Amino acid sequence: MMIIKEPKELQQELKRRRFEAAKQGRELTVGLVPTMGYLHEGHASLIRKARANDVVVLSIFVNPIQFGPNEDLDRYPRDAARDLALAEKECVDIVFMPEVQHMYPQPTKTKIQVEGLTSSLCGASRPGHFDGVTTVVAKLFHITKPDFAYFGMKDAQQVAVLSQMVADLNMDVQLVPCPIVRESDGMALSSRNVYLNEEQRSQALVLSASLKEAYELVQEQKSTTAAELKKLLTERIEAKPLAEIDYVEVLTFPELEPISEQTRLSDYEGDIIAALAVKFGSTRLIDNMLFQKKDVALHV
Ligand SMILES: Nc1ncnc2c1ncn2[C@@H]1O[C@H](COP(=O)(O)OP(=O)(O)OP(=O)(O)O)[C@@H](O)[C@H]1O
Ligand SMILES: CC(C)(CO)[C@@H](O)C(=O)[O-]
Ligand code: BAL
Repeated sequence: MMIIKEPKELQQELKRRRFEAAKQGRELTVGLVPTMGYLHEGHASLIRKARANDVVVLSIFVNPIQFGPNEDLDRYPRDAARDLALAEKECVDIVFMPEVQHMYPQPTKTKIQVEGLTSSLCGASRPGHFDGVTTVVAKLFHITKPDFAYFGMKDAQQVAVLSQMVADLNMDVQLVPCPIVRESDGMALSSRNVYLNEEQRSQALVLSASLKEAYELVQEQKSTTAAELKKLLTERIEAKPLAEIDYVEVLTFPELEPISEQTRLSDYEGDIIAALAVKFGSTRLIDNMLFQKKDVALHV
């Protein structure tokens, strides 16, 4: 497994590998898994999907420009040694772990902004966040030129925003959305779970539990409306004294448009997402459930 810090070095290494393959009449496919490190089973699931490619590139970079001034950039969990061990175990070919000065030798004057999709949910609570995400992911795409790039549906809005960017800018990469990996008790894996104390962790289970209940309700009662779903989720979360709701939304996916409160989920022609962001102490967690047409949940 190679470890590379300099963007230029990664570009040259991939060029070299593609050239060697072409000499043998082969075309290399490259799979990219972008992460911020402190790896867990959710990241491992993306890496395993990416193994369908000839070369798996895992990027580990805590991207400063996607954090707001009062967010957790400084205390974001980091453990390079553990990350490298997991990457090795999962047969990653190249780990790209640049320092901030490698990715941003000077403050970037170029930013990519996806309109509309970034104005709700996490985009509303974290102004500028998605500009930071799209800009760094575009840089990673330019450095790596991946055929496929793997993203978790835990960050469903991120998937919607990046898909729009790829389509709008004719980027020659296929995004692969991957299902949410959960603990056995339902909790969505997240690097930030490490911030939670025992009581917060226990109460945070309400996120996945209420989404599961919402899913079951839609299965049982085809007449369930968006408003009823939102009410159920809000009530369950509000019952937890440590929970502070940032948002509880029921929107179309991937357009992220509001649907009328009285719309029955079973009547809507496209996919619908129930998305949550809730703070426990200073830790903000997100989770979601996608309802596909005919009330089939994709990402339980
Ligand atoms: N539980 C999970 N299941 C599937 N994919 C996941 C999961 N958690 C994170 N990912 C995906 O891994 C990629 C890298 O995410 P990131 O490094 O921010 O991890 P994270 O656990 O989401 O961290 P954070 O706690 O900062 O939200 C993203 O595409 C993200 O959606
Ligand atoms: C895609 C990403 C690696 C960009 O920094 C980040 O937003 C994340 O970890 O989801
Ligand atoms: N996975 C999302 C990255 C962030 O919260 O900044």
